[in-house]
Amino acid sequence: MGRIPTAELSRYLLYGQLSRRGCLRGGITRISTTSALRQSRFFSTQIDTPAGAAPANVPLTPLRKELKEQAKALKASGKKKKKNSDNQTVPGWELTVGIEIHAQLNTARKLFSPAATSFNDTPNSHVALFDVAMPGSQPLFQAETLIPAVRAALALNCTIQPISRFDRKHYFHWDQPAGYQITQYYHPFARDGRVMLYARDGIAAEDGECIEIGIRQIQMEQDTAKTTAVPGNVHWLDFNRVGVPLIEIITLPEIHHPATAAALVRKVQMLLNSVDACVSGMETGGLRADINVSVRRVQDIATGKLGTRTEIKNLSSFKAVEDAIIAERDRQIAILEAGGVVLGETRGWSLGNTETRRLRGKEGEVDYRYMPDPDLGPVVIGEDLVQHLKGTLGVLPDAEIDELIELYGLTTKDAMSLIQLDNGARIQYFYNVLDSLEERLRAAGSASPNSDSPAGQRHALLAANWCLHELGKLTEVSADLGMTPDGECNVPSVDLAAILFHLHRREITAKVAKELLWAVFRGQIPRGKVTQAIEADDLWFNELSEQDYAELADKVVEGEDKVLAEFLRFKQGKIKAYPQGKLMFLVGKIMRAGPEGRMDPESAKRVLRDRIEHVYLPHMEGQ
Ligand SMILES: Nc1ncnc2c1ncn2[C@@H]1O[C@H](COP(=O)(O)OP(=O)(O)OP(=O)(O)O)[C@@H](O)[C@H]1O
Ligand SMILES: [Mg+2]
Ligand SMILES: [Mg+2]
Repeated sequence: MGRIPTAELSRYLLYGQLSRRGCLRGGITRISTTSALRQSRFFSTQIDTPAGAAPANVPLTPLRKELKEQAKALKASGKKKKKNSDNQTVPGWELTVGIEIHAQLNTARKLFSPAATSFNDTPNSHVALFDVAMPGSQPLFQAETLIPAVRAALALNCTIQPISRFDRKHYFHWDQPAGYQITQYYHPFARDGRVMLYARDGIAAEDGECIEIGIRQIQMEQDTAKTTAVPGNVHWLDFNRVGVPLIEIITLPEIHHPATAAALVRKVQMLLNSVDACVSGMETGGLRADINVSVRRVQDIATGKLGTRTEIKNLSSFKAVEDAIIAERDRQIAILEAGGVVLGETRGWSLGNTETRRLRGKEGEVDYRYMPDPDLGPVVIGEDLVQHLKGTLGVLPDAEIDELIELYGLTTKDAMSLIQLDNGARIQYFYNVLDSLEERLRAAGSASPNSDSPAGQRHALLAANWCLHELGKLTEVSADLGMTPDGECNVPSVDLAAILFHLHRREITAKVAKELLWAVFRGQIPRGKVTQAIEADDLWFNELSEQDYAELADKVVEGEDKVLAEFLRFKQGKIKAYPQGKLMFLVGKIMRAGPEGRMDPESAKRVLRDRIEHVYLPHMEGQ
């Protein structure tokens, strides 16, 4: 069961053509490491910060060290850090949060220029004249950007607006050459959506099993240039990012607990990934959240009036969302309890902090001097396009998680991990492995290779466990599996399927299967040659016969009368629970007594149970 390939969509464009397959940019975006060569390509700007002050974004102390030092200081002060899960409410107060999520769309080109959207290339190498606001240059709306945008909006249950319009929102910053951002605040392309959050998504216990959060609107807009601060009060600018299409997703102020806010951002990321609307998540800077926080006294809830909000911009991790909300809530409550007033402000937060800090007064709509962009006509989205995109949306994560749990027998935790890992590519990898494994099982005439039937669950569960846990062990030594959005990695799916095929049919042991996985990962076994490698090194499982297992079992139970007596007590109903621990103790003894590489603990257990029931216990009872 694969997803509907986004490539399908390239055939359905209003104008223009996609330069790459589907609306997918190949590969997952990785943050570039700055080489000397790359550095020379940056635009650089001298920033007026006080002498000796560290530039804003440069962590001079490594984060881990900073956190360690903070923990030490906290310990020395005798205060214990509150666990977030204990910190969801403050008696007498209600917290309200609304979130704005900015997500980079998965397109090959920018919003208003045909320049490529590539982030790991040489800085300032994908910049059209319009992107840097050269006089005389004009915006050229790239219709292809609508495809991931509309898919995202549909995944968030929004109503697509047939006509939307672009406005100019003015503010000055070095990362925005035109002095304004083109955005859709007043006439967005999508409105009135909602996201369902369940307990398994990590919402606060206070929100119960399930909560629905409304999405007010989604608008398309331009990203800004990327700023990298370096020592010496210098900031480098990379205009590759300027003009990259973003969607801004604005929720209603309906969130009342910090953990639920983090869960909302995580869920939105998962939904956007699942429809390929975005390929890079928070970890890689493709998704950023601004949180709006206010508090009011419980007795004021009836008035229907919310407290004054402050906004914390640019949070780039789920933990930061939760921590910053807690810190800001507590700051506002302290001000109000002391008789003060909360000022509408834009505030900042850095990882590892315990307090938000003021950046500036909150700009209002008047400050932005919104005006229609005279160079851009309205965007018209036809109902036929919406219907086509709806029909090709594929399975959404909640349905997919339910299916993984019900059909394949995964635990909720494993199903969620499989869906979320590698920005959604790990689950695609699992499907590729499963398809290939089922093809092999069918060709070999194995019974019930169809994972839709309950009997087929065993091989699907095996594949899922390996895609998650055994592959996970590889990443403990190598940070990168090289996973691509279409679900391929350094361990080709066909090769993992070949290993699992032999393991499932008990033709190799789990130990050999693990060794083979490592050999494929290290490139020691060429692609498609797993079976040959087993043959060449004679790694086939030459299992002991039933008779051999029985003889070994007879040998190890000698002198274990006390252990056997437990099984008798169970049989006679003197104890309730089957003595599983004792059974495994004896299995361990059998495994140690027999020849290495020729035994399977499952077979040993089966034969031993059988002997206990039919030979040893009747013998003891007869004595
Ligand atoms: N009193 C409040 N408490 C908490 N959240 C609020 C409150 N009032 C509004 N919000 C939330 O603040 C957000 C406002 O976002 P919106 O993009 O409309 O305006 P903005 O923050 O002024 O604009 P921008 O930051 O894009 O310049 C929404 O998510 C909304 O739900
Ligand atoms: Mg906004
Ligand atoms: Mg805002």
